[in-house]
Amino acid sequence: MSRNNNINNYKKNNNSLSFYLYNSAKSVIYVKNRISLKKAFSEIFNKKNISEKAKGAIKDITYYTIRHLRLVEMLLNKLIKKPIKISILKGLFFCSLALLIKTENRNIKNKNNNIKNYYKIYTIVHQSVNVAQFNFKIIYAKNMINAILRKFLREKKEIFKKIYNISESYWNYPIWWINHIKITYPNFFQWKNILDIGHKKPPLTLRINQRKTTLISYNKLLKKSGLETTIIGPLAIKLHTPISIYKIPKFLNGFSSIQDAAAQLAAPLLDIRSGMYVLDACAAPGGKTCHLLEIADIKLIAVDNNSSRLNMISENLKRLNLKATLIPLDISKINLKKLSININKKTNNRFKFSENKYFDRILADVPCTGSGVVRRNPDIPWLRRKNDIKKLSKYSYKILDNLWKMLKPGGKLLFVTCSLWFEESEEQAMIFSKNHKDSIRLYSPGQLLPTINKNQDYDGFFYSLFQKNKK
Ligand SMILES: C[S@@+](CC[C@H](N)C(=O)[O-])C[C@H]1O[C@@H](n2cnc3c(N)ncnc32)[C@H](O)[C@@H]1O
Repeated sequence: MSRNNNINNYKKNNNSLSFYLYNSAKSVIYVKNRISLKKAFSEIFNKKNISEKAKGAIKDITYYTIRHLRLVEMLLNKLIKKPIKISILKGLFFCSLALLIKTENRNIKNKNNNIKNYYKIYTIVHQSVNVAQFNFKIIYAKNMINAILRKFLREKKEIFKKIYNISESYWNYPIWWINHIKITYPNFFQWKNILDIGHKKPPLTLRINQRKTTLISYNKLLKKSGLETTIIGPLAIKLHTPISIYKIPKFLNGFSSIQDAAAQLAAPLLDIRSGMYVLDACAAPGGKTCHLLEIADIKLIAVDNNSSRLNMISENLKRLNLKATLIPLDISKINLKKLSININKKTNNRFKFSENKYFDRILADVPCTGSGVVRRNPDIPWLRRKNDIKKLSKYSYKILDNLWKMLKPGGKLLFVTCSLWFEESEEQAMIFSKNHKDSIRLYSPGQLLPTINKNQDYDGFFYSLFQKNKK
């Protein structure tokens, strides 16, 4: 067969390991260039006609590699003499080494296991070489790939010994991230647990829709459908094995939504009652918006500065048969004196934020570094820089400050982040209290650390609830 035919077959056969490796390598390089995996996958999967099976495999390899990124980087450095300049080749080495480690670990743990989703060692090496075979840019490196991966297999014990006690390769986070976790949570068990959980696969947690079902009856329905579940919150059910939403009973009929158990605390904390005006200020994709609407018949305005993300709220509202007014708006920049919003198209009922001090309740789920949700987004530590913490804190403070002006006297504002950093969360809450003499800080859970045990499984979140003094 000619080389051209080979290339065409390779491009068509998007279910080969070399195809998965090539696209995983590309995704990992996105992250190395500080572009999120979400963006990477959307660009890579949009361009080509890639099967669902291939998408799943590419995601699996990519996530596994990102969770071992510093380790594979250090391994590669020990294996090569000169630095590799071509990024796709570097990405390929990262992914191939990660897959080899995955298979080796699995073999050590359970020698006789029928290995599912794991590749044989020689397949990984062979398919890695194949990636170069069919890519002009790195075809020259065919033999080198073979040699280096085999060198790794021969010398892995000695190489591991050299790098395993280095904090970065042991924990697989950037060094500033590890140090900042240790400084923020000096208790050994706390910082170790946070770093450990960041590399665990997240659970699929459902929030049941209390307008349509109850926790007990929906849990029974799930079990009857053969799903293993655990109840982990007042409305939260964890599925032991994540499945597609299309396979979750009555999901498309709005009986449940996907939402982490700690994120499910937000809506109840706001203590809403029917008839209230509620502003969900940084609302997309609408997890908390929908939860609020499931609790009471409120008039809800959901705002986000990202219009395409606002569309995600519309989809969720539609599935759950709920209604809200959606408005694209940058809360950090609004001029309250000029701002008026049409809240009822039929009656043309408008209100001006500054005049009416309108809202009974405000949810401020502000943008943050996302350090509490790393297990769901393992790229986060590699995308962020340390000074992002300060920048984002300043930005979200501006949002909080503007929102406070829109709250009725006696009204409540809930400040939420999915961060573990003190600077973004408790420190902002303290500054806010100090600068707003008309605020009272009410009880709320404060900082929740990511937790996994038998009956609890949730991400890291921060909650702080404020009430405005009645004049
Ligand atoms: C943590 S996410 C919100 C998650 C959402 N509350 C939920 O539960 O599904 C933060 C959101 O704030 C939005 N955002 C960022 N800056 C904003 C701004 N200046 N004004 C309004 N929304 C903003 C982002 O687009 C993002 O959708």
